[in-house]
Amino acid sequence: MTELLTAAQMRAIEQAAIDSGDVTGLELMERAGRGVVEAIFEEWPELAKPNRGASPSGSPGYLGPRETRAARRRAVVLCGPGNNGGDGFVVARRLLDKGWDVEVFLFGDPDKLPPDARTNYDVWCSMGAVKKLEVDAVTSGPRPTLLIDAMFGTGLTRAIPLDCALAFHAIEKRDVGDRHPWLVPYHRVAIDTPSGLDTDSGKFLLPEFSGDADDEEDWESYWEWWQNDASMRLLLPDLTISFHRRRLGHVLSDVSRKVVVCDIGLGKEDRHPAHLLWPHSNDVVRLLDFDVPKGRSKRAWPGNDLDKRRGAQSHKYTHGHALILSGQSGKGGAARLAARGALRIGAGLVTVAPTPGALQENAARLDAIMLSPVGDAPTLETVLADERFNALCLGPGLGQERARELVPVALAAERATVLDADALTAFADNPAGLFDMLHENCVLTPHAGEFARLFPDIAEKLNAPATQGPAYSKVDATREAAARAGCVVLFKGPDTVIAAPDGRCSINSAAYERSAPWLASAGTGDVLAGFVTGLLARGFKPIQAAETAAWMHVECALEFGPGLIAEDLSEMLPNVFRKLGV
Ligand SMILES: NC(=O)C1=CN([C@@H]2O[C@H](COP(=O)(O)OP(=O)(O)OC[C@H]3O[C@@H](n4cnc5c(N)ncnc54)[C@H](OP(=O)(O)O)[C@@H]3O)[C@@H](O)[C@H]2O)[C@@H](O)CC1
Ligand SMILES: [K+]
Repeated sequence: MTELLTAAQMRAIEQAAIDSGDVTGLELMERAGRGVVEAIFEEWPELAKPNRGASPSGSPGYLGPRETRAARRRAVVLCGPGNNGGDGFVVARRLLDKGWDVEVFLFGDPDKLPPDARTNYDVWCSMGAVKKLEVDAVTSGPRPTLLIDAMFGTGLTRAIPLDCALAFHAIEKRDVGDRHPWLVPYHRVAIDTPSGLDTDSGKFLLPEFSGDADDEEDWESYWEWWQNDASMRLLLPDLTISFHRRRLGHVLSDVSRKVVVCDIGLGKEDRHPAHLLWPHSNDVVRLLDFDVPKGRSKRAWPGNDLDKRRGAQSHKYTHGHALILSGQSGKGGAARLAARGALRIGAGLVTVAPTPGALQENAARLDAIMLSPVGDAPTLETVLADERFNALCLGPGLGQERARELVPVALAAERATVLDADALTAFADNPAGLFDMLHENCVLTPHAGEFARLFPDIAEKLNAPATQGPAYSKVDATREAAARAGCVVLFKGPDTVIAAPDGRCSINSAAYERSAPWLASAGTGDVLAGFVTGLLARGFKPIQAAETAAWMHVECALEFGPGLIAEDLSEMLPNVFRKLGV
């Protein structure tokens, strides 16, 4: 698992390291600045080459004036009033040492800089100038190769001042001489976090609304201004370089093309009780791989209940039997997608339960998946008397009326149960009624619309414009929803958040190197519900099933690539399993 930190956690870790006497704040700042420069050169190795013409003798004679100008490496560093600005001064110094031309702007009063930032400001002042950050001042000059955003980091508490935001774009428009702008290398780098971003929620902080709160038109024009205009003024970096661990905001948004984390020697084990986890392949392999590593007791291993199933003794019933409730004729595609996902991810048997009238349609489409018609609630009760059905899925293509009839029976049977789509929407009028029936082996898999129907007050808080940090985040929202529902909630999106009622929470981010925008297409959510159900059938705990399924879902999408349709997802599972070596 990869730990994700809030700004407060990061500050606490830093403070603990300083208090222990192992390191000073100034040393951490130096490591941070060095890490930023190293990360830049790793990302763009061509920038690490010496600056041509930087020698005291000037440009080599064989270069004409135009080539000389093109070859020079220039950086503009925008420093803010806190330690993020301090990192900026270190970066400026280190780039100058490497022969770069560096311009430094400061937003704020140097006399109010915190001590470490002030020290680095003073060091820089002995090497170069610091100009006051004003839009007019940053506008003139050649466009730099690097724009460094060292304005605000984890200390941002409110929307950045307009001048700071405008400065980014003023620099972007700087003179590129007689060359086409596209041909002039220009890289935007944010230190720790893009300025303006609340690192706990991944939201950009907005200026306070100063209009009439009761005037809807006033409010909407403010909102529109923000979305269409103000946000465009913020720096959307090519690279964000953070320290020690990723922050929540880095994975709850994808405002930066890439985020890298550099080690500043704060240790590996944080053991902070509120740390959030981001599953990656090692965790998934650990859960899916039934082989117990040497030296570990089989009993203590989380996959223990599963590992025996892989041996020669295993048979289909030891892999569980999933029941996917389906709807009327002509509406069965979603449940079939879920069923195929459940079977491919490893459930031993999968049965689809459509209405009697939809039996023919399903029989014509299904082979390895069995069929058992369920016309009404009593029939479902009879079917569930067979205790081998250990995981249920209700929602995809079920129909809301049928959902209202069958969900209570399914939940009363106390099997591991996934509720998705219609099974969630059916209770939009009475979410509390649904919550009363849910039990701890349930997983709800809403997308944003379904989430808002079940948890309208939570969704309202989440969607409200954020003006102060730390802002209410999707993590907060999912945790609150899980606590209210009393079961695991998997809140879908490119930043899928999964939370359990006890507060455990992870983010499965399909951003950056795991970006799969083609996953946002019809039916992919049904497949995800099937993956969760299949893993529940295999004996995974609800939180593990949800986390693993969400991760595998994105891996399948990446494995296929653009052009993917929902049907393709399950077909990618064998490849993904093979690559994981399970
Ligand atoms: N943690 C670590 O281990 C390490 C951390 N390091 C670095 O330190 C950074 C955190 O530093 P930081 O705490 O000084 O916060 P930072 O973001 O620089 O700004 C705070 C200042 O901004 C001000 N301010 C805030 N919002 C504002 C607004 N809208 N408009 C105007 N002003 C506003 C705020 O003023 P106030 O809110 O008090 O009025 C305060 O003066 C971190 O991101 C990383 O880069 C590294 O050196 C290595 C080790
Ligand atoms: K920054």
